[in-house]
Amino acid sequence: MTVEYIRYRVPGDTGEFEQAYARAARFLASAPQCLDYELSRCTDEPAVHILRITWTSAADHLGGFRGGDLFPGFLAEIRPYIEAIDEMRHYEPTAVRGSGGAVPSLYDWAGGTEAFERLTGRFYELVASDDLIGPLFAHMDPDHPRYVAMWLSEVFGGPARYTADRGGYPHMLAHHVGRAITEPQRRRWVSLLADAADEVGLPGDPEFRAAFMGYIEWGTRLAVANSQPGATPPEQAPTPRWGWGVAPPYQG
Ligand code: HEM
Repeated sequence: MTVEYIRYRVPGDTGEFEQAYARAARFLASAPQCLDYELSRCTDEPAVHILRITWTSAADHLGGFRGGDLFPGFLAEIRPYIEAIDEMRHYEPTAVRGSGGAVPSLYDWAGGTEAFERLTGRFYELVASDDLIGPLFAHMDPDHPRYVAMWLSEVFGGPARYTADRGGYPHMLAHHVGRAITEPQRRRWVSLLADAADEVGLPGDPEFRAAFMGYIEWGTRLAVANSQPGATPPEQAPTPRWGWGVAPPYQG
């Protein structure tokens, strides 16, 4: 992945420039080499604009897009502004990135560790009396609900305690490998967790629940795949971090 920044100092009518880019953007939207793009106008100096385009790679940009069918149409729209370019370069993203405090984590939104412990406490009560998946957990550690709450807390943006104190992803994985979890068992697991979420009063707003259940759907499908005989899941991986996705928190 590479990020291209193009900085313009547009003489004259910047409205026309932005309209030209709105038309040119449809070529970026169709380009398989383009991950996303964004044109920003400088608030201090409105003639200055920065276009950011994330490409799958510099080679894909220079060879694939520039050498491909879409480039002539793109260039035709923005050709009048080539002279207005101050800088046009590729940048490599670094590890310094993240989201700021303006967006609460799913962990905070849910109510923190205490909320996840309430959830898993009730969940494993429901599991224990379930004929389909209860037997799988017949010999579980009494602290199992707390460990799964630690895992979920970390995944949803809370402290990384499962990784620090409990062995992280490899330890979680080892508990699933070889168990040959079936699809009906997975469905029951999901369904009982959703019941527990309602019973213990986890936030029920559409945005939270969509993100929460999105992870649960993803995680349980991986658990099934990784538990099959002969499966070869990665032995090392970071604990996943799950965010809000396309529906950010609704704050009124
Ligand atoms: C999002 C989905 C899932 C998550 C986040 C999850 C999480 C975990 C974690 C963190 C552990 C290890 C706890 C520890 O450190 O001791 C564990 C163990 C286990 N999981 Fe899952 N799991 C998921 C799905 C499933 C499913 C679908 C099943 C089966 C229907 C399942 C069955 C088990 C079993 C049987 C154990 C071992 C219990 C024992 O100690 O005896 N898991 N799970």
